[in-house]
Amino acid sequence: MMTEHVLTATNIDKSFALDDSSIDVLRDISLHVNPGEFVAIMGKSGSGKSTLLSLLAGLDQPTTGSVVLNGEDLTAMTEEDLALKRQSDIGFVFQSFHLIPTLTVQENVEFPLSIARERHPERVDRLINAVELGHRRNSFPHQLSGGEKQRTAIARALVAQPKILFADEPTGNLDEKNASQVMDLLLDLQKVFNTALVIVTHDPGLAKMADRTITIVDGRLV
Ligand SMILES: Nc1ncnc2c1ncn2[C@@H]1O[C@H](COP(=O)(O)OP(=O)(O)OP(=O)(O)O)[C@@H](O)[C@H]1O
Repeated sequence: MMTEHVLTATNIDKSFALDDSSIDVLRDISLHVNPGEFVAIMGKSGSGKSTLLSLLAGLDQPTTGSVVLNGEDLTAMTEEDLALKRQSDIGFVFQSFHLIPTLTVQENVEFPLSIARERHPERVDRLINAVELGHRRNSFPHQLSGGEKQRTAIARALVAQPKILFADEPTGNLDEKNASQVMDLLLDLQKVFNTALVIVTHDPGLAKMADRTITIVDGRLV
């Protein structure tokens, strides 16, 4: 039986315009991610990891090439459709958390559902408890530690039950203890929900836990 990939990127190039020249950041990248698979993206600073992750997650568009997620070509979608898709089918966790400061933990977790005009109170509860923030559900982001913020962001990223979760250095702003708690949690939830996980990391220890590691050198896969 042929397995359907959750994500397929084909011949991606990305350049950015700089004044009167342009800079080629990614060249001819093709890759796929299987359902439930954990893929780590590694490479030196400036090699293009974050740029690649943004393209795979539909946060930005490649200059050429295609990104197909759950059978839909993100590069052929309007910005409006893409925005909806990001709320419903794609989870994203950033190094710097990106929580909404005026919303509580619970409201942040509910946010992707509210955009889709859905309510799943039991799922929200289950996720808030899974990230061990039941006692902090009414706190605002500025009242939380870094680890608590990132745990909130993980619950939010999973609340719409996406088939794939992207994380850009999710433990980069955390101390060792919080980093390992956040990673353990992410891996537990990945298994529970059978979510594919694509993580950009500098941490070889974290990459070791991955099913597969992809390395970028100067914008190319090696
Ligand atoms: N919007 C942009 N405009 C111009 N250049 C950009 C833009 N975004 C990224 N770049 C350039 O693309 C290259 C790759 O950046 P990217 O952030 O993807 O690297 P990275 O591998 O994630 O690095 P780090 O590990 O330091 O976060 C860098 O040279 C960066 O300056």
